[in-house]
Amino acid sequence: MQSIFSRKRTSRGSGLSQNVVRSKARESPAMVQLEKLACGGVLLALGAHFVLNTDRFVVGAALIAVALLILASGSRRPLRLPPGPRGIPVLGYLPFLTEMPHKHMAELAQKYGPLVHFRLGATPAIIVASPAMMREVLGAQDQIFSARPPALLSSKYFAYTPDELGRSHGCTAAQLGPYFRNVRRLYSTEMVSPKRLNFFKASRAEEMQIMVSTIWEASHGGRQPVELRRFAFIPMANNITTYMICHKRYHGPEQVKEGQEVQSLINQVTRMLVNVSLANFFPILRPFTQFSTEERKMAAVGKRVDAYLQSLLDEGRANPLKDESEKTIIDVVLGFQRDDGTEIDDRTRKCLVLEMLLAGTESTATMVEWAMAELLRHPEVLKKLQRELDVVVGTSRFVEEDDMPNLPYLTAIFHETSRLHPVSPLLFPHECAQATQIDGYDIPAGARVFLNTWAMGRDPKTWARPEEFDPERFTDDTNVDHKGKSFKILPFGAGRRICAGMPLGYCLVKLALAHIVQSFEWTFPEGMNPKDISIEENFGVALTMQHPLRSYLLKPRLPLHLYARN
Ligand code: HEM
Repeated sequence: MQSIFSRKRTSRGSGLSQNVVRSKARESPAMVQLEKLACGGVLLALGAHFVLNTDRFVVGAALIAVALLILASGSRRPLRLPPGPRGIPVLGYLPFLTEMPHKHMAELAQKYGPLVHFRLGATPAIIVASPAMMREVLGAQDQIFSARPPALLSSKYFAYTPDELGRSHGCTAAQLGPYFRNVRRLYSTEMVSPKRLNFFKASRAEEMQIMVSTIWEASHGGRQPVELRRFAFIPMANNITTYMICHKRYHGPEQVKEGQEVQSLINQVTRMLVNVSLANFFPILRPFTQFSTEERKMAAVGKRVDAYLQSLLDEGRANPLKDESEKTIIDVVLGFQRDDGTEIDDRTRKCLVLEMLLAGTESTATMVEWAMAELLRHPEVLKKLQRELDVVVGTSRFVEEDDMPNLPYLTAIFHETSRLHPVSPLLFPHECAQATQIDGYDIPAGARVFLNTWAMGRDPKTWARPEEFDPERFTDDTNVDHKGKSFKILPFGAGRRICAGMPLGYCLVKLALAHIVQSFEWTFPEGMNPKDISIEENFGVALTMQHPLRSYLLKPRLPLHLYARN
């Protein structure tokens, strides 16, 4: 995945000339106006001189005509940009962005309003931070704001950035256009279609049961704390994803060695993807960074990732699966054709698989961890969910996917977790593809767009007691859903760029949460206050918990045979 801090343009698919985007982005209205006046004035004087004082009448007339044209265009009204901080010359506001940019940008929105303008180096940037503005940007003007900004330095190695012809690979970095439509169709009709998800339903149920057994075993019968994300949530999400991709489960007794290697690669890529390098803002530095240790490391990891992904494609080619219900994502990408009947290339296939691997694991595990942390901090909410599960499912079997429509309180908890702890607080980076207006303000072409869902979720103008975790606020509000139609919460974004894996992510988070809440009584050692659980954040590829959540004391709630590994 891309970080919010990215620089190099990834595709030419937006339909706008890059030069146009660039030059407009650098426009400083006052300077441009002055330059035009000066230039027009000089040409006019020169033209008048030729007409009045020489016999070169035609040259003079031509100069006067050009001067008038320049002056006419110079009389365009100056841009009316949204309010915002000024920053410093050259760097703009770049030096002031903290390690927690979502929080800092939320403060800017509190100060300047829900639409803020600032500069990142030479690039104009805007923050969007209210449901009304989000509706405008991701709803009414979605086509304009669905461009992706130039890719991050590290994506050269991990996201298979555009080739010499400017063709994109994968989904995240692609610009709108026929290629993007094809890839999104691949996702919706094949990779995470209802039919495909149905084929893998049994494997999801199995992994959920393994997750419960793992927690039970690792906690030595509920007596010892277990780091939940590392030992339970990541393995669950990762196994489900890799089983879909290639029928392999890397966590567990089967592919131990290969599993460790793959997990270590994923961890390294995830770490490197957030790398914020100056060269991402100032391309002029790029040739010098190519030889930096950091970039050499990325190149080495990128090579290993590529070799691993290529081996999956080669294995898939050697063992083609005929039965539709047995098909893996590797089979799907190997068989995929564009609308015009042409095949995609291996570079694209590898990028699509890598994106699914990264997105499927990290976001899902992170959201389950946040939800569980809030439930432990709010025992009354946890109890209420257990009561709902007991009534709907009972205590003799595990909760199943078919139970989900009957668990409205679980859905309310999903929404409330998305409001307070969005996994991608600024969504992924968007860019404004052409100059436009929002709420009477001019938004320049090429502006970097920060969609601050974190700020929106904590805005006292929208929410009563915004800092409080209270799922009740969603129990009666049937207008809000995870698909972002109301623009009040946007766990997966909205519009053309909405998360391509949403059906899978949504299903996994709710299923995992329901399993662990149903399976255990979660209690604390003497003297520990539930609110001692820290909800400090760590900003990275996903907004994770700074202090990993651990279980404390567990008691089984279901028949003991359900906790045994099969
Ligand atoms: C709970 C889990 C998940 C959450 C919270 C989540 C959230 C998001 C968000 C916020 C975006 C950015 C939308 C934007 O740019 O405006 C996104 C994009 C994306 N997600 Fe997810 N995601 C999850 C799971 C998944 C899974 C399981 C997959 C793959 C199967 C996936 C694949 C993608 C892809 C490919 C994109 C880029 C879409 C595009 O650029 O058109 N995500 N996701």
